[in-house]
Amino acid sequence: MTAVAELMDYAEVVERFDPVLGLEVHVELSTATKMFCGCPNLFGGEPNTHVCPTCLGLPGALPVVNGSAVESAIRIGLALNCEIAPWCRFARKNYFYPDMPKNFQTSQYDEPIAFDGYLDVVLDDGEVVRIGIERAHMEEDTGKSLHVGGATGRIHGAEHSLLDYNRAGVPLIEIVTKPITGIGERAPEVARAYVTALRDLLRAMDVSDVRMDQGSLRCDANVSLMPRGATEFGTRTETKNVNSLRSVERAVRYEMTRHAAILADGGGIRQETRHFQEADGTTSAGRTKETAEDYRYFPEPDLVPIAPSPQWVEQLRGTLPELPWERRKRIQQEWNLTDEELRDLVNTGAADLVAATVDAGAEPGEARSWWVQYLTQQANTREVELAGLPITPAQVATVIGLVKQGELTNKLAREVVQGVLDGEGEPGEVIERRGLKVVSDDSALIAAVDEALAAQPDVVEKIRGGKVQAAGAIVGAVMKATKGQADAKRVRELIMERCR
Ligand SMILES: Nc1ncnc2c1ncn2[C@@H]1O[C@H](COP(=O)(O)OP(=O)(O)OP(=O)(O)O)[C@@H](O)[C@H]1O
Ligand SMILES: [Mg+2]
Ligand SMILES: [Mg+2]
Repeated sequence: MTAVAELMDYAEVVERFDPVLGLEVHVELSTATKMFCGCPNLFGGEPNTHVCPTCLGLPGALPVVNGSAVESAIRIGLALNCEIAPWCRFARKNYFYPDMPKNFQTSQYDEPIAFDGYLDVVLDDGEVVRIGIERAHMEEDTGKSLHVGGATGRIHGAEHSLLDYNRAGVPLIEIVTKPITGIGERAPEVARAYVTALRDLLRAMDVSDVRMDQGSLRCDANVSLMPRGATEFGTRTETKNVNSLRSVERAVRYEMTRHAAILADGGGIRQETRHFQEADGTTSAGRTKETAEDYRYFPEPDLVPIAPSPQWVEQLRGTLPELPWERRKRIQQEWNLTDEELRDLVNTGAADLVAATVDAGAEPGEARSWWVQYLTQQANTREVELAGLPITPAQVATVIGLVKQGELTNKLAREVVQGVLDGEGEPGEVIERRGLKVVSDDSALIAAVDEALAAQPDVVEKIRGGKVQAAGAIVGAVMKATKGQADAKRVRELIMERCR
């Protein structure tokens, strides 16, 4: 037997096969307390300090549903255009793993709280793809295992494992798409665009921190291929916990090329979970995937069913904020943007940030140029997404306001922003610490102006002779001497006064 080529060239993959995608996104809700007990829902903390008999699964402890998590679930369902179940239950998903002390996860199975919706996703070139949502259901997070010691520090080489149950019982919503078909070669891009759109939606709703790097938003990507023209889906693999938007795109693409090589060689795909390796963009086999029967799902006997009244659902619909696509439509009109300008703003992730900056009081043109130019450059050098920069729209609006009031020059403003990005605190603190106030106090400026005039007598002659524009050289010298902190307008006035 000849060796199987590991991957197929992408162009050939999409010529011979049609991909089918299924995306499962887990979102940790930012409620005050956990899903079924009163423990605080906080990221981090000393291990095993946010725990109680209920989330540790001790015998006799009973769960109580967190009402605010149910509200978030319904609101998310509504934002995703789902039906809200008039009646639903929790179910036990039984499996053993040390990070889950109850030996089952309290989840929902055939009776999810929200089902049958959609999310419209805009691709880079402006094309809109409607992604069907199969269901959004409530469940609880597991604890965290840390495998330590041994040669590799990985699970098989580790000497022992540590368990932290602080995360056990944190409210999760799992949002599952219907099989996504008919997207051909754009499958990897569609996957990234969907997770991006979902993240932006959840962020606008303020129900989760949606930090992929901290695991508050996690994506499992299911991929299968079928030969062009076939009607029956192929066997899927499920790449787990892909933790950045770029990784979602890479993982889908990699799985497509891997499946294609196996299928083209007459082989079969094993239904299994896989793990994505950030370093080389490949996936490796995890466990053979349980079918639903293996989990022996059954209705949770310790929790009452949930039956949201239509009135309550409508009341919750009324609490939905302006959603990203509504906001986009509005800013396009208000700022008078062409489709292309809007798309550029959306593609860089800037649209929502600009809008939030405007909401915080900044002028739209200023807000746009800060995010699209300087901050985009900063994001590129720091290799993070724009939204991942450690600066908030409110802070950007503050800096813009200070420039407008003449307290900062544009150059100083950039330095303040730099300080905020470097973790030096609020704009005011950076100004204080770095001494960045604009100098408009005459006594401080006059000395610098006189010195510059004395150094360039030829320029002084020109100004006196009526060549007013020559003053630029003196302004430049004063700015240099004051490290950019002089109020340029006042400097110019002083120069004119002294050259009269
Ligand atoms: N053949 C297929 N190829 C690609 N995606 C598929 C295929 N069949 C189903 N899917 C999608 O895969 C996802 C399966 O997620 P679902 O939560 O329903 O099941 P699961 O992965 O078996 O369960 P678990 O929540 O335990 O991981 C869905 O988005 C579904 O649309
Ligand atoms: Mg699932
Ligand atoms: Mg799954």
